[in-house]
Amino acid sequence: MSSSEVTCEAPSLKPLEDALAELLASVAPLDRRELRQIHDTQDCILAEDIHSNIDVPGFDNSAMDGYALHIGSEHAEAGENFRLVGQAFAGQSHHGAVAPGECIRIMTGAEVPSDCNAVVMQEQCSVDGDTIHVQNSVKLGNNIRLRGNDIAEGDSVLKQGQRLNPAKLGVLASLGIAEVQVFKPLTVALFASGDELRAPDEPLDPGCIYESNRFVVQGMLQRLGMKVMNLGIIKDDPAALEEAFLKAAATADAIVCSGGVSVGDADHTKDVLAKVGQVEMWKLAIKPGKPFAFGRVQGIPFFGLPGNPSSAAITFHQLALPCLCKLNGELTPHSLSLQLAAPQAIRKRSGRTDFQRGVLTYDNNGQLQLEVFNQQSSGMLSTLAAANCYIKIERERGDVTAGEDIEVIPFDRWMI
Ligand SMILES: Nc1nc2c(c(=O)[nH]1)N[C@H]1C(S)=C(S)[C@@H](COP(=O)(O)OP(=O)(O)OC[C@H]3O[C@@H](n4cnc5c(N)ncnc54)[C@H](O)[C@@H]3O)O[C@H]1N2
Ligand code: MOO
Repeated sequence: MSSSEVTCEAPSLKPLEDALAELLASVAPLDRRELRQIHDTQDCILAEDIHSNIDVPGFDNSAMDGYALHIGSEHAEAGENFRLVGQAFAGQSHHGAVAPGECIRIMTGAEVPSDCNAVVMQEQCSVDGDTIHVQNSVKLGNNIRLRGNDIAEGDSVLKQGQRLNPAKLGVLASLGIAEVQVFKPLTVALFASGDELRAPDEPLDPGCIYESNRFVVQGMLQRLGMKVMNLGIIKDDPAALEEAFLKAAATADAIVCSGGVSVGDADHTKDVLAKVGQVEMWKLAIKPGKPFAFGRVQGIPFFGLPGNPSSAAITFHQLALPCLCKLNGELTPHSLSLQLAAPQAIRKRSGRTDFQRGVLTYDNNGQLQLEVFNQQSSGMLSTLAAANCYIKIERERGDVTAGEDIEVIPFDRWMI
């Protein structure tokens, strides 16, 4: 094997955009659906398009507590009087005619009688027995919420692939839809490899560290609503890794492993992947996370995250997560991105797209203020935990001077 094949040097690194496009193209939604009661679908991915079978609101109704008027002309004049002939409450409509110059007492949400053409709020009226005196002029249509003005029958309301959130659940309920088709959540097998790794409740032997990558990745998977099959810590032993890979592939829809994807003598992940499956991608122009690997084990997508804690978290977030969402049937959401002036000089070597960590806040004058951490080591997790945004710096760019434009990407809710 030539030296260029065994190192992670820049010329052989795949640009991040190409890698992500290839990864997304190589996974197809699993398309496993289930019918669920909407109260049990928070954060589920909708597996059908939703059209409305009804108008919302279903009838013209009052936006105010007050009086529904039958104005006999273009508008009611300030000081005009109307004779009170009935009342309407939400759920209890008024039946009977309302002639020009007449009105009914009406509450917010009550049906506006077809004879009435405006509602005036009670604060703008004075009452004298059954005579209602309007203090200001009243326009036709005033304070009437028209049938179907929120959602009309036949409207396309929600799309397959959207993630259900509280407002979307409310919309479904407002349409009288009690159950919907959603995609069954993915099961993702997760493990960390490394002889030095210890669980947080284990004694720390000399030269060992507490394992953290599974907790970071599991946290994001849980927030995504996916099921995690946690296979624990696997030794740097090809046979143990092979067993874990095959066990994962037999049950899970995708496999995520951290560690052992670089070129060290104990880095077996990629060789084992090649033995029991295929390596389809390795070494990307991303910092941190260069030795990221992707492949398949018995057809199941395999994401090999670099072991360094920030590398594992960021490659999972930037590369594995979009693919898992696609497998899960979710439409790719757009992430927010801001162009800001660099607040300080930022060190950057050309050749990889950097995802530096920082904090975006407001200063005392309400202006956005960015802090880019000085420490950007991929071995550090504390700075990622303190951050709320990435500073994404393009592959070809070198050092950034203060004041130059940079891209700032606030963390989405999977990362923060
Ligand atoms: N000669 C070279 N060495 C390295 C290169 C290279 O190109 N040539 N690349 C470096 C880069 S960049 C990265 S990133 C790392 C990735 O290496 P591995 O994926 O093989 O990861 P490990 O060697 O297993 O571990 C790296 C580091 O992270 C710690 N670690 C591992 N797993 C966990 C975990 N689950 N929780 C917490 N910490 C973990 C591990 O102890 C090591 O310190 O390779 C560089 N080397
Ligand atoms: O690609 Mo590594 O994550 O820089 O240490």
